[in-house]
Amino acid sequence: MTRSILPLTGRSLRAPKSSCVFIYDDSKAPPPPFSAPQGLASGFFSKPRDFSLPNSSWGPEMMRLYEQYNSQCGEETEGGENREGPWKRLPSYNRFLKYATGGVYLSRMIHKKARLFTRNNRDQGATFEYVLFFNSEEDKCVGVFQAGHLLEGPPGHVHGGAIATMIDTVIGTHATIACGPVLTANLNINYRRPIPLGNTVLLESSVDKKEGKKVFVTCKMTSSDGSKLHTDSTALFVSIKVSQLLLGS
Ligand SMILES: CCCCCCCCCC(=O)SCCNC(=O)CCNC(=O)[C@H](O)C(C)(C)COP(=O)(O)OP(=O)(O)OC[C@H]1O[C@@H](n2cnc3c(N)ncnc32)[C@H](O)[C@@H]1OP(=O)(O)O
Repeated sequence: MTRSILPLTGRSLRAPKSSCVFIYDDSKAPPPPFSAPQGLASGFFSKPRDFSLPNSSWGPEMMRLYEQYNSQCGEETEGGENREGPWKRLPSYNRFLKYATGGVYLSRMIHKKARLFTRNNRDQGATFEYVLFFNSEEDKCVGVFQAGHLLEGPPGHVHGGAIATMIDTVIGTHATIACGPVLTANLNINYRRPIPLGNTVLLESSVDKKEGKKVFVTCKMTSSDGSKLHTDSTALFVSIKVSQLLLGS
């Protein structure tokens, strides 16, 4: 089983191509090596919820695409052996800090009420329901996104900002896998066709090139059967040191 955990220090953030920074696979891993300061209750380090798993709000198209990719993910069999698969489901928590070594602890120390807004949804299905998969052999990332009724922009359809959010999420994750911690420097979106509320769409990203601190990524968003193009987009991400973010510089 592979597990890569982000240490919150400067340069050691990049992982070999075969592993993913910021990402670990709960399904196969022993508990992370969070070290509780003495005197704190062990419940303080409860495992964060993985929001990328199905819930009762997921409709048939969302479930179909989830199953399509999840069935191609490597996993540990009941016999304890590793089954190979080209795809990996990327767990998703409501704070990036929770990916870090000791991150559950840190997330309670630093802006403890802060939450990733795409995962700050108490009403399942009302806003962003999504799951990301990564294929390291093909260097492809896909997102399956079901748009809830609270994402309305034009009547009955998804707001362009919510669409941009999901694009940024998929390509930002892909850029992070490719280069370690990054921030979006530039995002260009061509909105080709509106997305009806409640629909499930598919996002597919590819890394075009890396140039020093820069990584260029493209993304297409289509209907769940791939027949309609909703958006095509390009983005530039620039590598940063996480310590810069935490120190506010
Ligand atoms: C598990 C993780 C999942 C993550 C998913 C979610 C992803 C969400 C991502 C986000 O939403 S990030 C939040 C929105 N973005 C920001 O707030 C970024 C704000 N901007 C910055 O912090 C800085 O401007 C930035 C880090 C992007 C760049 O500053 P630097 O000082 O590091 O860059 P520098 O000036 O050294 O430039 C490096 C190269 O990038 C180029 N560059 C920088 N900004 C650019 C820009 N905006 N457009 C075009 N090129 C740009 C710059 O010209 C230069 O090119 P060269 O190396 O060829 O000289």
